[in-house]
Amino acid sequence: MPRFAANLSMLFRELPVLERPAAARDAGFAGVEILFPYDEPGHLIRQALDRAGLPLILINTPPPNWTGGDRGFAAIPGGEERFRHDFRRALRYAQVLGARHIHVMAGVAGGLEARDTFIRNLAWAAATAPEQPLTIEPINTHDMPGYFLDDFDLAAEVLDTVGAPNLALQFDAYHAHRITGDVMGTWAAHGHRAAHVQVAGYPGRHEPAGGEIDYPAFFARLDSDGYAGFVSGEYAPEGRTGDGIGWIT
Ligand SMILES: O=C(O)[C@@H](O)C(=O)CO
Ligand SMILES: [Mg+2]
Repeated sequence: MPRFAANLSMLFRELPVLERPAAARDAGFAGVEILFPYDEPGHLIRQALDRAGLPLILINTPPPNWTGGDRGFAAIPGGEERFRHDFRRALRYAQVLGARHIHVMAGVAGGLEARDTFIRNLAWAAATAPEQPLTIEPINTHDMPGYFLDDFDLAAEVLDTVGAPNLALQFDAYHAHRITGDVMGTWAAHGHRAAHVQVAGYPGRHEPAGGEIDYPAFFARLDSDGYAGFVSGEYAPEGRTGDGIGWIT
C-alpha cells in the first residue's frame, strides 16, 4: 500500500487545527497536508507537527479569501505582482513548516494569455525557489467554475514547456474522475509526472471507498508503478473522521 497522508483542511475538523496533526498520527496516517495554513502563526503549526512527529507534505499558495474568493493568481494576466507576493509568503511558510511541496494555484482565467502568464509565473517561481518542490493540479470546473487548469493534457503541456526539475504534477484522482471519467487511463498517461497524489470518493467527495472510483485497483497500480510519494485523503468525511478511515489499512 502507498504511504497515506491526511488533509487537515478537510479531515479532523472536529478538532482545533493545532490538535489535528496528533489526531492524524493516532489514526495511522504517515503525513499531513494543510491547504491554507496562513491563519495560524507558522511556528505554532511547526510545534504541532513536531509534537505529532509527522511531516507536512503540502501547502497551497494563498488565495486571500478562500471561501468563495480568488483561486490563486498564477494564470491571471496582470496579476504577476500579486502572484509573486503570495508565492514568497507561501515559501516563507514552507520553510518554517518544512513543507515538502507547494501547490501553485492557477486561478480563474482562460485563453492563451492566461496560459502564457501561467507558464511565465511558474518558470519564475521554480527559478526563485530551486530547492522547493512545486506542483500544479488539474481541478474540475464543476467544483471550481472557470479554474484555468482544468485538464491533464494542458498540465502536461505546461510542465513540458516550463521544464523545471522542481515542478511536477499533483494528481488528484477525484478531479481526474470528474474531468476524464477514467482515473486509471489518466494515471497511465500522466502518472509519471506526479509528485503528489490526492484521493476522495465519487459521488460526494467523501471517503475514497465504495464509490465509482476503484481505489483498491488504483493503489495497487501506484505500488506496481513504484510511486514513492504520499497519497493524501482530501475529502469531506461522511461522519466523524475517525469512523471512516478504514481505507488506509
Ligand atoms: O482538490 C482540491 O480542491 C485541492 O487539492 C486544492 O488545492 C484546491 O483547494
Ligand atoms: Mg486536490
